[in-house]
Amino acid sequence: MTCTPAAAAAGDGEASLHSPPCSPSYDLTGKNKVVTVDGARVKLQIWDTAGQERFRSVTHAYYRDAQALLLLYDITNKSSFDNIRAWLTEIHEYAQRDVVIVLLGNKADVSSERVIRSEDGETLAREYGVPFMETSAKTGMNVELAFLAIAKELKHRAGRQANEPSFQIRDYVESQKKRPSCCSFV
Ligand SMILES: Nc1nc2c(ncn2[C@@H]2O[C@H](COP(=O)(O)OP(=O)(O)OP(=O)(O)O)[C@@H](O)[C@H]2O)c(=O)[nH]1
Repeated sequence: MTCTPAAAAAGDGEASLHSPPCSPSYDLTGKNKVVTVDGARVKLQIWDTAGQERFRSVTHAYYRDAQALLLLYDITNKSSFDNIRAWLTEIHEYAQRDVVIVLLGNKADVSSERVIRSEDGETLAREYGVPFMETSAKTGMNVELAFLAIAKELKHRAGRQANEPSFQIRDYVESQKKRPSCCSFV
């Protein structure tokens, strides 16, 4: 579950996306997932790169047609965070111009091993203009939100009228996301 680009492709008018989140308790990969957005059902088709990213063997074709990409790093693993810039550069070059990108700092539940501060994730996300949240595949923190935010963005794009204001995914995520508690004293 490290720095994983997840891809997406559209099909039959349904929003679909590939994603990485995979987890001990909230394993969402390789499955279809239906999210209800404003009463409408949005079907997300999810793919995981399944570790290929570690060998830099994720081909461009994998995410070239994606509608959304979830980029994960592990907050306990600095190299996974450092790899994100390279992925963002690559995505910028090879993915769809309007691909929805969400940055996730996973394993937020293991604060004792944290090496990447939340602020570092926030700063990187701001630099690239993408929404950011920390997640835990173990506790489920913000996992549903990541999918819901993407589903909302894709649905708004699909059904948007000319004068309608666009959905602001970053504002939405900022208003909804849970933050890990900063300190735990035993
Ligand atoms: N505590 C904690 N452990 C996690 C979390 N997410 C994944 N893990 C653990 O981290 C290890 C690696 O998780 P995987 O989901 O296999 O990681 P991965 O990098 O996606 O592995 P590949 O599918 O091979 O790419 C496993 O032992 C998981 O149980 C999390 O949010 N919190």
